Amino acid sequence: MAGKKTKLRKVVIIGTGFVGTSYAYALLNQGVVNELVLIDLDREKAEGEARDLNHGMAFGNPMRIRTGDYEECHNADLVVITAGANQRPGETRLDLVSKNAQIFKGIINKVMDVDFQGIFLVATNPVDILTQLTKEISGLPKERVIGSGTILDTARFRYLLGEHFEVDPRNVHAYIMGEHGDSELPVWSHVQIGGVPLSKYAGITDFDQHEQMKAIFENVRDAAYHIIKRKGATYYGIGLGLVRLTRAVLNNENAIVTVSAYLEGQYGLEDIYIGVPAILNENGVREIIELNLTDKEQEQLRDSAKILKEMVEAGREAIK
Ligand SMILES: NC(=O)C1=CN([C@@H]2O[C@H](COP(=O)(O)OP(=O)(O)OC[C@H]3O[C@@H](n4cnc5c(N)ncnc54)[C@H](O)[C@@H]3O)[C@@H](O)[C@H]2O)C=CC1
Ligand SMILES: CC(=O)C(=O)O
Repeated sequence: MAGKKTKLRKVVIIGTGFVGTSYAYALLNQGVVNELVLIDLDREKAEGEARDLNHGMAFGNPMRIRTGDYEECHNADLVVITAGANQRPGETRLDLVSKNAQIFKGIINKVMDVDFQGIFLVATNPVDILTQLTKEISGLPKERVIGSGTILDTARFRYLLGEHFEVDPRNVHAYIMGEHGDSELPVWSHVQIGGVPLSKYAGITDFDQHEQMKAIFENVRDAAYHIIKRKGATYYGIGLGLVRLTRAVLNNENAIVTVSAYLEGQYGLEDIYIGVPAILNENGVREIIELNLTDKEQEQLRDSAKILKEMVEAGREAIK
C-alpha cells in the first residue's frame, strides 16, 4: 500500500574535510535530511567518508549518503560549502580571502551550471566575504545565499556566559554580531538570562570595564586561535551550528539565528554580508532582526563592516 509521500530533503556538501565531515556526522546523528551527497576535489577522500558514515547508519537515523558530482546540486534543497583552505596557526580568517575566493568561483559556477534551485549555505572562511562573493557569482536572490556568520561565536558566547553564571546556555540569550572574525562585537545591551537583562541579573553597569565579562568576550573572539594552536583546526562546534541552520531551513522553522545575511539599509549598512540575527525558513533569510544597539555597539558594527567591505574588494579582485 502506498504511504503518504514525504518531501525528500536533500543536502549536498562541497568539501569533505574536517568541517564538512563533522557536519555530515552531526546530520547522521540528528536525522535532519533524507539524502546527503558528498563532493570534494579529492574524490577518494569523499568516497572514504561516505563509506565510513554509512557504516554508522544502523546506529543513526535512516538516510542515504553517497558521493556524487555537481549534477546532484540540481534538485538539492541546500548546498553547503565547506571547501577551501583553513587557517594555519597565527593566520587570520581574512588571510584566506584570495585563495578561497578563487576556489569559490569554480565551485559556484559548477553548481549554477546545473540550474540549482535551492539555498546556498557557506561556512568556508572568511565566511562573510565568501558569502557575498557567492551571491555575486551565482546571481541568486539575497535570501537564498546565507553564511554561517557568527552562529558559532554566538554559541561560544552563550556557552561561556552559561558556564560563568552556572545557567544552561540554552537559557542564555545573547548575540555576537559583525564579522565572523577579529572585528566582531558582543551585544551586551541585549544579553538576557531567562528574560532578565544581564545588567540587572549580574548588577553590571559597564561591561567593557568588567574584567570577567571582558575575558569572556576575548575568549569568544580568540577561540579559533586557541583551538587551532592546540589541535590544528576547529570543526565540531561549526558542524553542529550548520545542522542548526539546516534544521531552520528544511523544517521551515522561522528560527532566529545569527547568520551572515545581506543588508540593504538595516543598521545603516548597505550591500554587505555580515553577522546579524535573522529569521530563517524554507525560503532562506525571511527578515533581518534590527536590534536597538547602543551608540558604541553601532559604531563597532560599522567598523567591522568597513573591514569587510575592503576585503570584499580584495576578493572581487582575486576572481576578476
Ligand atoms: N564558519 C565557521 O565558523 C568555520 C569555518 N571554518 C572554515 O571551513 C573551511 C574548511 O575547513 P576544514 O574542513 O578544516 O579544512 P580541510 O582542509 O579539512 O577541508 C577542506 C576540504 O576542501 C576540499 N577542497 C578544496 N578545494 C576544493 C574544490 N575546489 N572543490 C571541492 N573541494 C575542495 C579539500 O580537498 C578538503 O577536503 C576553512 O575555510 C575554515 O577556515 C572552520 C571552522 C569554523
Ligand atoms: C575557524 C573558525 O572560523 C572558528 O573556529 O571560528
